[in-house]
Amino acid sequence: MKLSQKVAIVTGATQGIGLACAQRLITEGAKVMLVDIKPEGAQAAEALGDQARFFTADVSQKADVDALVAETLAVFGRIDILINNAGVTHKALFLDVSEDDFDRVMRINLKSMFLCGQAVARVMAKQQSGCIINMSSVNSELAIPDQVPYVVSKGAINQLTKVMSLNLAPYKVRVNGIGPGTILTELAKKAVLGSPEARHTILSRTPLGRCGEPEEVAAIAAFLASDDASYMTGQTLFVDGGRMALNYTVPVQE
Ligand SMILES: NC(=O)C1=CN([C@@H]2O[C@H](COP(=O)(O)OP(=O)(O)OC[C@H]3O[C@@H](n4cnc5c(N)ncnc54)[C@H](O)[C@@H]3O)[C@@H](O)[C@H]2O)C=CC1
Ligand SMILES: O=Cc1ccc(S(=O)(=O)O)cc1
Repeated sequence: MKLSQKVAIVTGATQGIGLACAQRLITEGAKVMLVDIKPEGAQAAEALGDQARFFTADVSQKADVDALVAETLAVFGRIDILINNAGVTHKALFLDVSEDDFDRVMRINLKSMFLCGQAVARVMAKQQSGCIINMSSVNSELAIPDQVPYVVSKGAINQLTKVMSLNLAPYKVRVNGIGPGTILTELAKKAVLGSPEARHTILSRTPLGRCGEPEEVAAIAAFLASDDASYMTGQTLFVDGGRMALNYTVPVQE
């Protein structure tokens, strides 16, 4: 086990990629505080056993984030790993995006990572050790016309990862990102997999010919959180079936 005695916070952990990350970190020996705005994540945490706890929070709100950090320290005594995973998608063409929707997506997807990153980094700086992972997307680089604030938030996350890594390196805190392709979760079903045509379009842009599984993203998170990545910081790793390497379509095996 590569993460024994480590303590992790995973945001957006009630389902999808966040829950898979929490499960994998526990498999690797970590203790995990699962965090989500949806309280039903408490059942998911209970199913994970004594190594897991659940905290209900809106990680886009500073007061909730400060309470989360205080609770994690009270329960586990330290924080070694933060996975900034919580995020929402949004569908509207540029001229149809409301100011409220733009602000909401940026607050949840981007500001939450600033708030959680800053609060947790203050703890890690005192420990002189730690690792932060920001969940980005292929859409941090690839733009989609009807996912405007989502794409903007993900592009900004890549820059946040770099600037956090520069600031936190003196404290021996590493900061990296993960850019998933289309992963089979509720968000992707809402965002892109709503019809056979949409699925065909995605697969025509995916050389490995399939969508990814949340566990395949969690495996990269476990690597980045481990000492196997001890010399990596400021990077965003794309876990995307080849999407980012592609500049044409591929035949789709239906
Ligand atoms: N599924 C996919 O194809 C891809 C997902 N991603 C990113 O991966 C991350 C996770 O995505 P999925 O697991 O697919 O999504 P999901 O929708 O299945 O799960 C997201 C979780 O975040 C929680 N959440 C939302 N707002 C929150 C807030 N303010 N405070 C606390 N929790 C909050 C939700 O309640 C939910 O449990 C997101 O950042 C997403 O942008 C990136 C690329 C592709
Ligand atoms: O993160 C959500 C998400 C994932 C993939 C895609 S697409 O496959 O590039 O359409 C869109 C949104």
